[in-house]
Amino acid sequence: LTVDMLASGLWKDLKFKAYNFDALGAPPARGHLHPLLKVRSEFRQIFLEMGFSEMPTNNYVESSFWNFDALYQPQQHPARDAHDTFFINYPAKSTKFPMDYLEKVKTAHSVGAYGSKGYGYDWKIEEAQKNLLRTHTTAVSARMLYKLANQPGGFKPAKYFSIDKVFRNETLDATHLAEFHQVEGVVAAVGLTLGDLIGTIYEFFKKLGITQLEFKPAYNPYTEPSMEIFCFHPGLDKWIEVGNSGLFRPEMLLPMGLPSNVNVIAWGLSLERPTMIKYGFNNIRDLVGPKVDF
Ligand SMILES: COC[C@@H]1[C@H](c2ccc(C#Cc3ccccc3)cc2)[C@@H]2CN(C(=O)Nc3ccc(OC4CC4)cc3)C[C@@H](O)[C@@H](O)CN12
Repeated sequence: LTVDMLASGLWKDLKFKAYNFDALGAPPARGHLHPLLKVRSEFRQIFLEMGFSEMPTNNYVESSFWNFDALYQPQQHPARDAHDTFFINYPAKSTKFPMDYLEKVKTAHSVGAYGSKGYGYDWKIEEAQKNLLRTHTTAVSARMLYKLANQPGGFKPAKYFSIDKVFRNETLDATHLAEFHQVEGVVAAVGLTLGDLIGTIYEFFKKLGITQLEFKPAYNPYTEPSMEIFCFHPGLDKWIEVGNSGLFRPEMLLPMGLPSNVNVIAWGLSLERPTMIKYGFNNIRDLVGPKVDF
């Protein structure tokens, strides 16, 4: 039945089938939750079940001090140059830091402290003041650990997590963009060991249905020992890298004022990789960004 048939009166000579009042209407178009946000909720639920508290990550702009220096990452480290990091022009620098803590960080990096000989370079505050887009949420972990060490009543054990955007000035490809979401877990307590780190990672991935894990020695400037985490992914029927982990170094923890018998274990992964696998995306652009065909 068309407008022309109605207007011309043609409809009078046509036979129509009986109207089916029980026919289901076409499903109306509706909104959808974004796959990344669905996986973020799953990870958040897992951390909450494990007794972790979410860190405040609502600051994409960070100082080099908290993003690198507080993590004992030396000022000449390649990750700190503009090829890997997005530095901010305005406001170009941060100037407000806990000065007694800053002095301890300077000493740890330059002449060394707490039994470590340091890196032996001339640490410059101007380098630490440079603002950037955070390259990892470990910068937030550093802020939280400093607060934990200096809170009224002193240190108490804690379990923190973060799931938020980080930015790296990297070559883009089908699985890497200049920004991605980092997932990070941190546990601070007296006498934690590498076994506690491995056990916690097993618990975390078990809740994702992953039980076959392998750990490979690795290097991070801020953790010692460090381990890359691999899992046998039943869906992909192969071993894949699922993250990185380690115990934060004393050269990072002691300048904060944490008691020397406190250890901090931590691990990290991304949100995009598990989401791409779960929903079968091969190109990360199908997951984020405008739907355009280049
Ligand atoms: C520049 O890229 C870094 C990112 C991202 C990453 C790597 C390390 C950390 C970290 C850390 C850390 C270490 C010590 C202390 C604190 C934090 C965080 C994110 C993923 C980490 N990766 C990653 O997420 N892989 C991954 C994770 C989960 C998954 O599926 C779930 C099991 C069901 C499948 C894959 C490994 C690779 O994708 C890697 O190529 C890319 N990595």
